[in-house]
Amino acid sequence: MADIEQQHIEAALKQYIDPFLQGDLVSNRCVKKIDINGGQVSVEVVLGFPAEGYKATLADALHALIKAVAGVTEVQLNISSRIATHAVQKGVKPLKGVKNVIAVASGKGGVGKSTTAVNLALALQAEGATVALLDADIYGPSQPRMLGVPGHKPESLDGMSLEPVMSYGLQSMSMGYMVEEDTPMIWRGPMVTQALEQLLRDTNWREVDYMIIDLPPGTGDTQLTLAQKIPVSGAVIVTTPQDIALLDARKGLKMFEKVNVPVLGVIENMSIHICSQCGHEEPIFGQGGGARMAEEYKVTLLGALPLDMAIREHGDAGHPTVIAAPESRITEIYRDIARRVAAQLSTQSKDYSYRFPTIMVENT
Ligand SMILES: Nc1ncnc2c1ncn2[C@@H]1O[C@H](COP(=O)(O)OP(=O)(O)OP(=O)(O)O)[C@@H](O)[C@H]1O
Repeated sequence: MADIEQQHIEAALKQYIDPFLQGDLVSNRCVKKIDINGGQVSVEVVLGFPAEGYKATLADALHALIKAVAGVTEVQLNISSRIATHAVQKGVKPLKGVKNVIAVASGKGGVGKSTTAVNLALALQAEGATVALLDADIYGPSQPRMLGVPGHKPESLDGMSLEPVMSYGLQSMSMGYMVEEDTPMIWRGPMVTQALEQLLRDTNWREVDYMIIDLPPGTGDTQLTLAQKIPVSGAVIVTTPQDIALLDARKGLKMFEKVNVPVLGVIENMSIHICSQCGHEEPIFGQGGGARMAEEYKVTLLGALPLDMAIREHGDAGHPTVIAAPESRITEIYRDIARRVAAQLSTQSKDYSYRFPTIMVENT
């Protein structure tokens, strides 16, 4: 029998189209090593995104494909994740202790941006990443309540910098920790961005793979300045299927285009209502809006969440769905979205700056 060659194994692996990368693992440089020893084949796969909830499915699929190659008697697979640091806007300094920042934005208020942001952060963590959440929704910081730590005050160990507030394993910071909940905050444009930048840079973030930023709703000057000044590697836009919300969401896409931040995709929230009594599905706010927008603007539809009372109840009670109902269908959707967000980011250009030593040129 002819010997098994590397290219036979590569061809077999290429047949598997990863649903999160939307491409095969060989072309996406996730296959790091192929060892062939007689009929024994061992393959090392390193994904650029966290995938605790997906590794077993992936292993089964790859195993079957390799096993089908003529001459293969034994397959050994080693699948792991390594999260790289990705490039941010030119001229913006990356954050200490944070590999990647992902901004979550919406064209208008009330579409469920904050709820989606916290569940996305917790879902990335469930997939195996170290995650932080910055609540930049300065007009209505809701993350302290959703994380179950309202009224909590961040500690300072040195009187200069702040320790992130820990909740469910997430590192978080919010203007909501600094002021009383019922204190009206009257912010003017430059004050907002300055205060937020300071909060962001003065916090001791610890080995964070992904920081999720819950931006204020809308696409005005404040949002534009934040998108310009905060070092962001990618953005996610939350929308409801209503046409008007979609029009606003398109403005969000344009805003990130303007500041050269790649849009990783769109999340459609409240996309369908499932009747808790009879299970009937009803598209209350219209159908397929997110998919239409994704197609028109050539961005990925990252996923769609139903309008479900449990999502609101869990958030209000201070334990978001990913924590309150980890085995539920909704958590599965959030984790699926989290993997897709991280996988889309992994295909963006990396930040190689840390690899190069500073070169000093001495004039003699
Ligand atoms: N998929 C969903 N199903 C049911 N309720 C939801 C869903 N998503 C969000 N909600 C609820 O909708 C309300 C608004 O959500 P949220 O505060 O996350 O929106 P937002 O876009 O961040 O709003 P704002 O613009 O005020 O910051 C909340 O009560 C939340 O619990």
